[in-house]
Amino acid sequence: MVDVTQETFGASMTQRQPMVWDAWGTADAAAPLSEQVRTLLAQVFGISGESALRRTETEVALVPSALTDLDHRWLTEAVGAEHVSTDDIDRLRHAGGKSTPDLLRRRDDAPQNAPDVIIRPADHTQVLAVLAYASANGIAVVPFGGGTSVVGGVDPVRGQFATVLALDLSRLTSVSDVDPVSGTATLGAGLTGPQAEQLLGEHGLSLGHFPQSFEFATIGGFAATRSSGQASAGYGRFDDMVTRVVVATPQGTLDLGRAPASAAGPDLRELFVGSEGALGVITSVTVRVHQVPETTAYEAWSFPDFQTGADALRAVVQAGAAPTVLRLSDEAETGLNLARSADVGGAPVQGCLAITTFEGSAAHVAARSAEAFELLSAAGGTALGAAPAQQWEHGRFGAPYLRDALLDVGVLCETLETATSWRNLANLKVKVTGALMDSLNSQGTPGVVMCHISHTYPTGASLYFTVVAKQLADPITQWRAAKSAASDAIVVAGGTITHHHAVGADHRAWMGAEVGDLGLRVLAAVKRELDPAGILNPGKLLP
Ligand SMILES: Cc1cc2nc3c(=O)[nH]c(=O)nc-3n(C[C@H](O)[C@H](O)[C@H](O)COP(=O)(O)OP(=O)(O)OC[C@H]3O[C@@H](n4cnc5c(N)ncnc54)[C@H](O)[C@@H]3O)c2cc1C
Repeated sequence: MVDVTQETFGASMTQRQPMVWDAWGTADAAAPLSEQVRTLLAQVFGISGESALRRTETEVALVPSALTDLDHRWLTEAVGAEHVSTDDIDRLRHAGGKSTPDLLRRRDDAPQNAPDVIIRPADHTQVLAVLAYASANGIAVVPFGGGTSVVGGVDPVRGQFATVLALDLSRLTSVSDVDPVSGTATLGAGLTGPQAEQLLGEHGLSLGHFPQSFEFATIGGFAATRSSGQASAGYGRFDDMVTRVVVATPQGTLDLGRAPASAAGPDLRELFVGSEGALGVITSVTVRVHQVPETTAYEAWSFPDFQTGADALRAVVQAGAAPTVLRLSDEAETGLNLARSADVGGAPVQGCLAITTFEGSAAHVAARSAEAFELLSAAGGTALGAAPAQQWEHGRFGAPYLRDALLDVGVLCETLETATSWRNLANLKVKVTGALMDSLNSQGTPGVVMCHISHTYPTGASLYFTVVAKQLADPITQWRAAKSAASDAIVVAGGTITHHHAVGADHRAWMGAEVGDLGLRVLAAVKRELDPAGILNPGKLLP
């Protein structure tokens, strides 16, 4: 077993890049729209195609910090003056997540809501101390990982409290107990996806968790939201990878998960996977890791229609042919080349595009890809070769930049997701698409609704929708109406209110439909026990 501490890696670890305050990612990676796409958008949505001017960080007014001198002094002593910040730019960068309403809200002229102070604790002990102080002194605490939430999970909601602090976990970057024999490693909650892969890579290991937000989201955030990455068909969701969590709460520490499996009652570890900062702060996560794959095989497929493609994916998953990536775009998404963001607006593509990749040893990859090839061919697929799948992989982190460019020219663009059984998949897709279309039509802004199967299981799959329409003068209200209609439709059609984006503030109203009144009361009772003052992430997860 190799035990590696944070200090060992301090110098070599990839530095975390702060994201632009009002958009996705970093400014140098922004992707303005081509002339061709602008023209297309102007034709379809009747917009001018001109980009709106955006404000710089220093031009934005913030609601003043409500932090008292007394609290400031205590926090400074607890974590060190350089790790307590009331700087306006820092506050602005912690003012919310990265959903489309978040980004639109930042364009508002009114003073922006922001946390009163940012605290960057060094370790679990400091997190515990801050939580105990906040609980005793009535300060709301918003655990902040990468800030990539798309459900309002890091909104600086103060609830009944005068002060709200953002607990930025970016200094929790330790790696320890790297154990290639058991295939596990313990990762600090603040490590981003690339940092974790880099540090594990130094041991020839990989986590294999690649959500689209991979570059900026963190290990703690993945666990707290039950994240699901693009290679989930091969490596599972993040919750499948968690073997142990260490959690700080206002009432003390929980260290959960001591064996690969256990019959010692209900699995309390599961309480914190998906707890969204409302029950405690995850300070480290022990995860299942695997050897860096020896080889990757790629194959893209075309299916005549979505149902044929969905049936084909189901055949592959249920046979256990185990691709690493397995996804299927519907006709609308395929037609717009959305699966390959670099080609958006290019020549339309017919049918439904599916992507498969296979990672592992050469022999294992060969066996699984051959089996999947037979199954997908037999189910009506036409093999397109490796290139489209490699292009998808190459551009897979690019789509969020496209959203920013669309918002700039007055086009609303947002996504939502759900999951259901294979039997109910087509019904759910029709109902959600219909609800979105009806809402946008009734607002006078007919939209384009695209969908793909993003994650597959033997018993069902997730559906990921992308919606594009002309923005109204109040695009947040416009989107909230469409999203609300879609959420109602999801519940009625038997889907889950969220497959991997989590509940946050945005899905709270549908949690009762998801777990029932008794389920809500059980969660509230657990929260009361761990967080009696109710300081942890008010207004999130629980109604
Ligand atoms: C462009 C884009 C693409 C995305 N793609 C995907 C995707 O492919 N798959 C997917 O699953 N999600 C995706 N997301 C959603 C988001 O990235 C995930 O929910 C991610 O897991 C959040 O991680 P984070 O570190 O950014 O957490 P944050 O956004 O900082 O926090 C999310 C929630 O977790 C809580 N939290 C954070 N850290 C901790 C901690 N250590 N302890 C306790 N609570 C904590 C916060 O309080 C908040 O409630 C995407 C988001 C965007 C903007």
